[in-house]
Amino acid sequence: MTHAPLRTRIKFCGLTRAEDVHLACALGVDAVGFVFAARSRRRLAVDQARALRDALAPLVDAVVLFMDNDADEVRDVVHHVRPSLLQFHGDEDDAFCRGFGVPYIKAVAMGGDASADAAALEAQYPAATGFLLDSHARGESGGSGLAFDWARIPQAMHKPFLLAGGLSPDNVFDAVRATRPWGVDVSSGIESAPGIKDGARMRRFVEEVCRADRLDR
Ligand SMILES: O=C(O)c1ccccc1N[C@@H]1O[C@H](COP(=O)(O)O)[C@@H](O)[C@H]1O
Repeated sequence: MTHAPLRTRIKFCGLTRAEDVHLACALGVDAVGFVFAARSRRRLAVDQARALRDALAPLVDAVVLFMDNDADEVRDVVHHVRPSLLQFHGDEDDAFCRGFGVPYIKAVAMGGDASADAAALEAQYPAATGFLLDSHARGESGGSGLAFDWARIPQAMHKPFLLAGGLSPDNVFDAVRATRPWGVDVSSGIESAPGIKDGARMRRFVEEVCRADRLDR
């Protein structure tokens, strides 16, 4: 991107409880994520996700996360949960990702021996509104709480990117200062157990992102 944003967007992912959704909104996060990846310990049923989506405050986005789910399931989730953004973590191609009438971001595997090239990514996913750089290796699930080497972030990304993978209240200040992402996405680092968010960690995460952003004002 030409200009670094003045404010780093925050997405909390893998929420499973209404009280965590309420606190996320009160803390001012921009988006919350609901997981439909098959093997995830944070996976929701459609009606659970719909109830959590209905608990959102205005102007907070609902993002739903998939990993090689079939098209019928994605359609069903989109119809019932009405997300504002889709997040794909698997081998889905651009035609699949854009086929549901909802904007999408594509997760990019930055772990293992994966390497990412900005121009190639943007050519492969022309309809993506942005990319989410995550620490898992290709074909593996995310949400592991592990970070990747931020020096491997491709230079000259034109589309916004979200930094993910192993972020926590302890490292997100450094992550934002080092990488200047459009947004940050966190799951494990604000949890006490998979899908169970910890209020104090949620709050401290937001405070640390704001502290990093304030240095630019
Ligand atoms: O959360 C999951 O279980 C999950 C499953 C499959 C793909 C991605 C998943 N989570 C996403 O991974 C990143 C990083 O998570 P973490 O902060 O390292 O735990 C984030 O986008 C999660 O939503």
